[in-house]
Amino acid sequence: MEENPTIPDEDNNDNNNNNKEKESKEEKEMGSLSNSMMHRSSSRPQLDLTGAAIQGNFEERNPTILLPNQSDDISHLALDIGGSLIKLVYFSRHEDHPADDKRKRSIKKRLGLSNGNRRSYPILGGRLHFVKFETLKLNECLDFISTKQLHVGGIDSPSYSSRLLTDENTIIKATGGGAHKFADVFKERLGVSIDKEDEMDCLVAGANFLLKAIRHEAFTHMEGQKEFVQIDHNDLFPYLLVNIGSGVSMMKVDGDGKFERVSGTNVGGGTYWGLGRLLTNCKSFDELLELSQRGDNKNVDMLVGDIYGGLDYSKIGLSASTIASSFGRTISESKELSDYRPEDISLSLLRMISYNIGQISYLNALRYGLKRIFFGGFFIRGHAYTMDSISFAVHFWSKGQAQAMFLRHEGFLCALGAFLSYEKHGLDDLMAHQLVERFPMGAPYVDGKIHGPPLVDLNEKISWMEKFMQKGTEITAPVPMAPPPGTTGVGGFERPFSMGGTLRSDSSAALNIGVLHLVPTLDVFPLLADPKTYEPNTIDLADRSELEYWFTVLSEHLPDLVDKAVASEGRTDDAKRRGGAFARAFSAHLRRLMEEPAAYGKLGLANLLEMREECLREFQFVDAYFSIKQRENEASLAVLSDLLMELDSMNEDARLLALIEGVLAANIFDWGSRACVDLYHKGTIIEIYRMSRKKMHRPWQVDDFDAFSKRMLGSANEKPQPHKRALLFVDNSGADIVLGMLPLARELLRRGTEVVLVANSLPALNDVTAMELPEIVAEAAKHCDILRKAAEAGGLLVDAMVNIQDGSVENTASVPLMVVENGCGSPCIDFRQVSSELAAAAKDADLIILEGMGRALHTNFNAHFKCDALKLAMVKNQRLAEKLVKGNIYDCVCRYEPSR
Ligand SMILES: CC(C)(COP(=O)(O)O)[C@@H](O)C(=O)NCCC(=O)O
Ligand SMILES: [Mn+2]
Repeated sequence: MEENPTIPDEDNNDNNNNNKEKESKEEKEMGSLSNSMMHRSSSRPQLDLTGAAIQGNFEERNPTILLPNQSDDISHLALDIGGSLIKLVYFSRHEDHPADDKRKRSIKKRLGLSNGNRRSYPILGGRLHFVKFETLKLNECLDFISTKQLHVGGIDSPSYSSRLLTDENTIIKATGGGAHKFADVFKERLGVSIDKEDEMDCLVAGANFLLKAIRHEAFTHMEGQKEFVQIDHNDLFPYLLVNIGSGVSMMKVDGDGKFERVSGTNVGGGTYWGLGRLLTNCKSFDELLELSQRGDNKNVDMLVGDIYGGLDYSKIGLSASTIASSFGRTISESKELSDYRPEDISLSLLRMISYNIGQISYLNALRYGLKRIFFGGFFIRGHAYTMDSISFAVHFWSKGQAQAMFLRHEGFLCALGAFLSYEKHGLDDLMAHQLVERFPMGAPYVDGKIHGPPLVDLNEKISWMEKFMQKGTEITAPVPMAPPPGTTGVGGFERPFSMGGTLRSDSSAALNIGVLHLVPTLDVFPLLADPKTYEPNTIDLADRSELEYWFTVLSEHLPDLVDKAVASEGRTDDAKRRGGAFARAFSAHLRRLMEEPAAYGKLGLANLLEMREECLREFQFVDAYFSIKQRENEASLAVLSDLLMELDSMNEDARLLALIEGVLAANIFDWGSRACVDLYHKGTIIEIYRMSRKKMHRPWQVDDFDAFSKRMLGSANEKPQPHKRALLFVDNSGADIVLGMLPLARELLRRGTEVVLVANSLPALNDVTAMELPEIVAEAAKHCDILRKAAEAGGLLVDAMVNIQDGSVENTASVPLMVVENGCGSPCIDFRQVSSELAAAAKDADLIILEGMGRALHTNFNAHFKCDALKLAMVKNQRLAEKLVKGNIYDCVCRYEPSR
């Protein structure tokens, strides 16, 4: 029998070798960073970067940067030491620097993005980790901090090596009762002093930060259903924050650092646990909570029906099953404590306390005219029934006018607040679009819980996973619950739905807390018509049948994907082992999400597809489709000149149609679609391409071609102005880019429109990346003068890049063809979070073309833009075709929407 595997922290930042190929000579540029760092403009306190210099070898990847003038009180760790749990928030600065390749430098110059821009400086990026330990196991927590050297800035800290020895004055911020109690232990074991922060200040600061910075932080929980609420951060204040610890505090929050404790009650979590312990002999809070799940409170409570002979008291709106008096039934029965079931007692207590808190909270919200009530504190701990009970009370007393809301990071509010109290992080400036939450294996997968030492390398992580997954199925499986006997009817305080079969054990009901990646270079796409109402996902995975369908699709694709990934690395034993670990990890995520679709926040298909890519990267698969992409590029480039000749022989109407047909036909090369992969066994790339073109009959299933053609070509007596700049969101490698999108780009260039090819920052399936595109364009340019001149003008050809590097941006008459990265590593695109270079390129654009199923159908099919938008895709999945366009697999979409 395997030993019980420990649950480690995830922090294998070193594993992120996405930029393996990065040219080391470019690191030399780092030498000039000290200048740009000093000139960064910023209103907020920052790291003191003056005099920063690279330590040691310039050729090395991610060299250590010394910050000689940085005072030592920058810490990367804050704690909330409570009675039962220690919550720890820590920051790791290590960032996967996107490679600063030639294309990037050239585009930065062209779009006016300089290194002096504070957002382009990598040191500001990093990750926030949330982990917790049992307070009883303080030593594990201290070992963790010590192994990771978090108290001296972290192993990955730029200045770590210069400060290996703990400074006498090192201070870490902490809150909670244990901050006082254990201060000496911290001094003794780690040599650090604890700076105690006020708990309420921290609580409010943590809540404010999360509600402003995390898009789906808040959710409602009614009748077992979790629903995320998007809070407009400009319309957050005032709100009521109810913290249910041992006692209950109610704070009216008016702004950052502005709050007042307006009420509270001494009947709180301590009351539940204290009375519960005395009445049931439970040994822990969680045990007591667990008991309540099997209870029936009507054996203990006096119901309205008990008083009115089983009838409702309808005149005042109370049904027979409404609790008239908690524990009231016990007065009329001459029974002893031992005659009552502990389960029933626990449930009665839980309902009594939750309802009472919900009621007082609502009355206070009413008293101060507050629209929103957020609940937090250790009493809640993601427990579905507790949340339902509180929600019921708020709903009942407000007659449906008010809603209780809960927070995903509820357990970490104080620790986060303590972290934010360091003045020099400047994190409070970060906006929702600069934060990306990820769920790698390890602590983020198990709600931040850590037992045992952190993992030091990928090998350890794989071993842990091999053990954990055996155990993990037990941990993540839902706990089957028999419906409680004698459920009550409709009326006031009924039995919330989560009491029934959907309830899970406490550990699996807990919301997962991922690692927050702080990416200051992300922006909201400026051409979104309305960023506030924008929803990237087309299909709602809250629909159970959709979730099950896509779960099956992704699960069935997994063996093939593992095979491609392992093959991409020469089928070495190491690659095979990583492939196995990847498959286990991704299946574990899928299983978890099937059980609890909201476990990682609001879930859409785009998230699942991106998670798959992230999971590959987590196990160091840099580019699983690399050789397939190369092979298809070469085959397509070989026939490009024939295609261009054929196109050039047509008149402009026929040519535009042939070009759009070409894009749609070539979109068939999609290694993510099962049906397409089956097709590839039946012919060569060119044969399949020809077959696909032949089938391109109009009308397509969605066909706005005539409107697009009119905008492009006008009519006999009216010639329209060409678009100024078009952003082409390209999709797959091979025929898709070479025979589809490049010829379309060429047409736009020929008509005087600047073209920006927008491609992925990181690989995803067989999608072409921004790193790969310049070479493909250079090859294509050998067959075509228009492309060559435009690529030169856009700084894409090697010679032209050299010129740009020299500072002499060429003054050629041609309209430029450029390449920008989109900031994503997924087959889909979420326009709320794109690269700053794309956002800059979008400023002058008046046409966007979205290509492919991921970017134009799974996401953005219903998105509106401020400029003209053309969405082109072949639907390579039968179910999606039926659902979205009432058609069949291989049908095509050409959706044109003029600017709004
Ligand atoms: C992952 C994809 C969105 C990529 O499609 P693309 O954007 O390349 O057109 C697509 O392959 C997909 O939805 N695949 C799963 C469906 C299936 O296998 O039928
Ligand atoms: Mn694709």
